[in-house]
Amino acid sequence: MDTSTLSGPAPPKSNSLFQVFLRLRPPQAGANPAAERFLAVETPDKDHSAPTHITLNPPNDRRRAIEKFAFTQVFEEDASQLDIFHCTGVVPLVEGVLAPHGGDGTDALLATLGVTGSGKSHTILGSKSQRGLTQLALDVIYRSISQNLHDCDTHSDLERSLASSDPSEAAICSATAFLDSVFAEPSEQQRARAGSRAPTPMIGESMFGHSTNRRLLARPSALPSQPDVSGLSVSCDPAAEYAVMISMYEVYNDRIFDLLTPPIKSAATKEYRRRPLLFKPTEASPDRKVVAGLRKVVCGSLTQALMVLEAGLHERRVAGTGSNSVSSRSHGFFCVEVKKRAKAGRRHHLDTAWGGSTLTVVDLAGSERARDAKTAGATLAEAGKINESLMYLGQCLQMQSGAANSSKPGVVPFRQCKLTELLFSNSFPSSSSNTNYNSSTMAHSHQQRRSPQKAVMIVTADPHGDFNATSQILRYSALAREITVPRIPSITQTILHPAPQVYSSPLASPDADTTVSSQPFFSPAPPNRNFSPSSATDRETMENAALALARLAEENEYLRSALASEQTARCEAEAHLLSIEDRMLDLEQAVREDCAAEFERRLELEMARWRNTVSLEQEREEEKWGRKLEVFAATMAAEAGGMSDEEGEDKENMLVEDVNEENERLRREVEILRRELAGMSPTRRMPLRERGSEVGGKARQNKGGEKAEGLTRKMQGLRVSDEEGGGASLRQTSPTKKIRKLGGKRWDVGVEDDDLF
Ligand SMILES: Nc1ncnc2c1ncn2[C@@H]1O[C@H](COP(=O)(O)OP(=O)(O)OP(=O)(O)O)[C@@H](O)[C@H]1O
Repeated sequence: MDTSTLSGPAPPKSNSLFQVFLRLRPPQAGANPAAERFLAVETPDKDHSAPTHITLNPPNDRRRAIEKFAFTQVFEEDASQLDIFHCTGVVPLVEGVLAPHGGDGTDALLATLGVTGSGKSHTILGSKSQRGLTQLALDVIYRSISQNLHDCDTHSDLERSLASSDPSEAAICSATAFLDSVFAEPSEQQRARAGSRAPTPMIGESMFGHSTNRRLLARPSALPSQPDVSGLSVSCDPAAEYAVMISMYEVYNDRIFDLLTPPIKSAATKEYRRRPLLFKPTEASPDRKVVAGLRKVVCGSLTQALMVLEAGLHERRVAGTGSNSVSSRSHGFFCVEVKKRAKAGRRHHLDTAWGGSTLTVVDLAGSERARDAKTAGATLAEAGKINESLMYLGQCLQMQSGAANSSKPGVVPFRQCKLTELLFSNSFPSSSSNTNYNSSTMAHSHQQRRSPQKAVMIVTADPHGDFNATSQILRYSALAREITVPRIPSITQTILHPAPQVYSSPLASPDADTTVSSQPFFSPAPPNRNFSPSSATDRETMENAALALARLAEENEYLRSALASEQTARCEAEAHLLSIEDRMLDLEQAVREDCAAEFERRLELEMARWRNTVSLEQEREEEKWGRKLEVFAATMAAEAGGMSDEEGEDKENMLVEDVNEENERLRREVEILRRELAGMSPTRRMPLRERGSEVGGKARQNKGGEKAEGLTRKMQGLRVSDEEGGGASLRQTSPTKKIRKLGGKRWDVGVEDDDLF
């Protein structure tokens, strides 16, 4: 770590992944006025330059180290939203996204980090009366591209063309349709209370109306308009046409949830839940991960974009904690995708794909100590997850500032959690398979390397707040740091050199990069002037003892800091365990729900199949008995001899027809069975075949044979006279001697049945 920079302004780090600014918040309303201020801003060397360094003085503990941190710039308590907007370089970020000189532009990331209640959301999202950096950036974007902006209301094909070039499998919709599904018109009363951010939702309350109980948000009639940036715009690409898509999501318990898609009702628990989304490469974006399946809203005006932001913020998880009455419980991501392509007259193809860049605004959840935040249960587990992800973020930031200050390239371990993946995965150059638009050449390259994103991190801190939590955040976010360790004055100095002396040595610290200068912190004890070492040997012994004491003091200091970091790690591990348990419960619940739903579905299917079979079987039986009765009645009638020859012949013909019909019916059944068999999977068909072949012709013949026999028996009372010619024999012989021959007729039921298997 470069401590040499600590005496002067922190130079811009060309190879830093983030520019890091520090903003100090004014004292909270109702805060203890006597609370000690532990953070001091160093006066800059030059008169007109901005402060870049701060010093942390541990309150009430004189043994703890004094730490000095360097940032790109430090903003004191009196800095306004507009000061932050201008000095943190949001305008250059917007300009990079709009790419006024052609090309796709550069992605930008604007994030806030800090202890809970330190002013992150205030800075980035504003308050009821003040706009935050997000609203100001949106204002500048719309003002700058207003002449070339496309809108769904005026360009009916816009949604389709944006969807066709979107690599993230997004559900794209127009702002009008989205806002109509979310907001109701304000009542007179609400109109009177105009001008506020959407009210903070209660936990579990959702703005998205559920199908049965639809509850729309009141459409805010006015939004804050201060600070005013109406005089500000940046240049845009005159050869391009633009479109703006807004999406919002949150990272909660290491999972990504869309804030613009309504939750879905679970079949088993009847609760409304959001489905987590994946951050993954897609077919259209194989070399770059994207959040897949988000809802993206095409906004044609600043007002629409601000309303979508309000709607998404209403869905974000917040809770009241001991540290902040409206504490963000998730990391919120607000993405402004500025799409661009060559103007219609300049395109080779009418339907050229859209390129462009994204401005991502991130409001991170605040780190907190369970003891101070007085959290419990789910909120405590959330805090564990928040702290864990912030710890990983801290590691990445330390690595990036370490790499920026050393010649060796450092590997930033950003794949440890969703948050760091989302923040850092665009920080490195990558080739993109997206179709890219280049207005100067009008060319569309399919393998262009995207330049790394430009990122700004604003760290917020309360100089009167929680010292431990603040120092931890500053330690890993600062661009450079210097530690001054308080030392017990060496006995040698006390004995031999009554005047205090500056002691300087490198500390055997776990952080090997940190050079630590050390100097006496306590006023030295009054020297014992009566003491004088009697000999050179005594003097040497005393010196050795003093050195040993100094070494022990150093060791003690090191052990103390090691113990503190171990304790922090243990707390984090415990919190992690809690959140893992929570996640496992979630998973178990989801698996149970899925199994129950699947079981019910199959049971229903089987029941329906069984009912069909039973009713078919009943019908068949009834029909069979009906026919038997008919045959029996006919035979009886014939035996009684009361029937004339013609009548007998008619009856016979009718019976033959009946039998033919029976045969037809059987044939149809066989056909249905054969089709069912064909629809079965080979594995299910196989056992049937085997069974068929094992039992062999026996079973088949039994079945088919029985049926054929039954039919033959039915026919026994009849004389089918194709060969005999007419009903003469019936007339000549008694009914019992009737010829039982069905020659010429094809009774192929058995054969058809064979085909079953
Ligand atoms: N610079 C500031 N000027 C005026 N008020 C501020 C400032 N910073 C913060 N506040 C106020 O302090 C309160 C807490 O701030 P905020 O909600 O922004 O904290 P946070 O860091 O986002 O907390 P959490 O991480 O818990 O969400 C809010 O009421 C906010 O308006």
